[in-house]
Amino acid sequence: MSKQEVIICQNFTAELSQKISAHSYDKIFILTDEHTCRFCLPLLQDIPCLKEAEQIVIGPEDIHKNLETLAYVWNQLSSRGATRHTLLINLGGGMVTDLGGFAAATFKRGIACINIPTTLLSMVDAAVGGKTGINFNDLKNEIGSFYPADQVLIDSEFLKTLDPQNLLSGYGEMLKHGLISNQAHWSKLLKFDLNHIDYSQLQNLIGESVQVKEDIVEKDPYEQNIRKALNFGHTIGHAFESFSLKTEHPVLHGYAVAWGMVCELYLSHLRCGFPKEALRTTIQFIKENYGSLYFTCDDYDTLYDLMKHDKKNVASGVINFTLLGGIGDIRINQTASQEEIYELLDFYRETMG
Ligand SMILES: O=C(O)C(=O)C[C@@H](O)[C@H](O)[C@H](O)COP(=O)(O)O
Repeated sequence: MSKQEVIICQNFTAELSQKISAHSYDKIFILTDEHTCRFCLPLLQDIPCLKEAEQIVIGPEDIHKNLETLAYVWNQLSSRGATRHTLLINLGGGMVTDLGGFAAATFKRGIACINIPTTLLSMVDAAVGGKTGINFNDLKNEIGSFYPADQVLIDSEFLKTLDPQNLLSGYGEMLKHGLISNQAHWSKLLKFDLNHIDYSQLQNLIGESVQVKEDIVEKDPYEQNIRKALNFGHTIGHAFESFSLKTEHPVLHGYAVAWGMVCELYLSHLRCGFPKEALRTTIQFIKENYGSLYFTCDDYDTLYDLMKHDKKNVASGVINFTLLGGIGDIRINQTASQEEIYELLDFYRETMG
């Protein structure tokens, strides 16, 4: 997989213009959702090479990250004259960069693409590292490919219009990067004031967070090995997220990951000696900032069935986890029995409820 260029922008307009002109393309399409079309696209209006760009607008949020929306994007590209030399710019959150990235990966077997993430989640995670895809049969990212965008341009200016819930959702993935990296970065994340955002401090933290991800992806782009560290919190987190998508209260991805990390850190404590004090501090931080997901023991079987679809699993029915022996001490390919997993869910309800 070719290395992806990630740019933490100082002068967004100039840097984007320069990156676009380095491509040779016949046409440019900009993919947005209804929100980013309204709030973010205007920030690209003065860029001369985008004056003639075609626009494709899709429905917002994870509920639209499906085959129907993907087919709509393919149709738009096809009927409006996109070729193999067309450049697709994905302007949006993780849903747009995941789905748009997969459209770019598959249209005429692959076209050039630039990601401009507009949410914290997509800046530190979804838009970086080349995982693209859609949800299918109520399962998260069930269909997809590894297809890195040629460039990812990150500008925290976009975050100024982001609602607090989406900001916290992205921060969930930053917490994950803190836990899998080192104590110094982790401590900074715990100290950052989420109620009074200092955007230049946040931009620095974003830069560090992206670097954690890039270093891991560079070592193992296709998730054969250490990249599974980036999936910490997701075995149970994705099950929580998919479970909530079927209720009247779907939760944002980063919230589900934060709650998944509570369970997986407890398993880390039991299995790998993750320190009790760090477990306590993390759970307290997550409980205070993210609240909790409500479920009962009648939901355990559903949650367990969802975990069986996790992409890290190698044998059917055996659930694979990434655990931690301490902050930055990554242990991949750990498994747990159904009984142990139910105990984690008991722990979650007792501690977070
Ligand atoms: O980039 C990765 O690798 C990750 O696992 C990052 C995750 O935070 C991200 O949510 C990813 O989309 C989940 O991937 P999946 O393979 O479990 O669907």
